[in-house]
Amino acid sequence: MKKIAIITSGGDAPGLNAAIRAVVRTANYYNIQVIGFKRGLKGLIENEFIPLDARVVSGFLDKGGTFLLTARENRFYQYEYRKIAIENLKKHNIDALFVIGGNGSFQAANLLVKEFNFPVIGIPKTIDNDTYGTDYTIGFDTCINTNVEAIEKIKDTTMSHERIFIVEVMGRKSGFIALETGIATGADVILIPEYPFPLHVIVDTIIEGKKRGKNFFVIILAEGVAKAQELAPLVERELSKHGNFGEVRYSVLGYIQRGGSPSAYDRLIASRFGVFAVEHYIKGNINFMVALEKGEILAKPLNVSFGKIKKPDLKQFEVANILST
Ligand SMILES: Nc1ncnc2c1ncn2[C@@H]1O[C@H](COP(=O)(O)OP(=O)(O)OP(=O)(O)O)[C@@H](O)[C@H]1O
Ligand SMILES: O=P(O)(O)OC[C@H]1O[C@](O)(CO)[C@@H](O)[C@@H]1O
Ligand SMILES: [Mg+2]
Repeated sequence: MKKIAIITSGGDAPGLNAAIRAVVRTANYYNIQVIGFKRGLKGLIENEFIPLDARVVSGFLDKGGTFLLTARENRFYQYEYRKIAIENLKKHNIDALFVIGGNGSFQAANLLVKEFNFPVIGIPKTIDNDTYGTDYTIGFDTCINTNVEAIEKIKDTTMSHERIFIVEVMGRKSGFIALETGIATGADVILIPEYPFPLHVIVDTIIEGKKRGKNFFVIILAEGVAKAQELAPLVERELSKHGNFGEVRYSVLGYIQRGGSPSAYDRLIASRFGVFAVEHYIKGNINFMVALEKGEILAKPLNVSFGKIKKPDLKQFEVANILST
């Protein structure tokens, strides 16, 4: 009987439980044993695990977070700790490790293959949607829906008071969240780390917009560009040189973006990714990542994600610009 291990690693994302459930139930269906290591890579180093079967994962499909827990683990940057992780996997007679992770976790997964030739399967998740090699990562859709709901409320008050409002969303290194949230809420300005632009462009956009009859503005700011708390007074000061634009207010959406029950789309993708991952493994494949490409679920060599960064398509900016006129 084959035996696999599963972890969730990096920031949590809605749909992780649905993905674990799908892997565990598919494995059980094909008579494969599963154990889950707790707190991602940390659990691999510390040998903290729980046996998993179809019943243990019951009732999790709609739950946010990850019942296996997750963590960021600095020790994994060191070879000696990666070796300990592999020794623990071998102690349990694990045939393959399933990593449900983002771009960072995939770097770690790649190292386990490169350095120890240990079989690894990657299932992409992260609200950032920045994992290279796949169009989509589990959790992104729920995050965008959460943001849209919050920003619609912010827009009501912004419009009523004819204000300028900055909304800071997540994305320390990545702008997918800001870009798609911005398009979906009709933002006037979208600021992302991959394509930053200077303060005067924000100010000019507002001045020009006002001339065209706009009386309120929403700016979506990815956290990786600047802190809303610091940007708001800067924009306010610059605008005050051009007339009476009033105060610039801000909100930081923060961790609500990572929590909550997964959307129907995230439940579906997590379920399909999980089933696909196990079935593809059973066919004799290892060291692959599951990917969504042009609407199709497929497998790619895990190393396509090694050292690569996925960037948003600049055309999305054009869409945002055209529609915010
Ligand atoms: N280059 C690397 N070498 C070894 N381990 C790494 C590397 N990059 C990341 N890791 C490991 O993977 C963990 C998770 O990475 P990271 O914090 O970037 O999250 P992620 O998987 O990208 O998910 P998310 O972006 O959703 O938070 C890190 O804490 C570290 O243990
Ligand atoms: O504060 P934490 O938990 O380290 O997470 C923050 C990071 O996680 C992410 O939300 C992705 O999970 C990034 O956008 C952000 O940079
Ligand atoms: Mg990441």
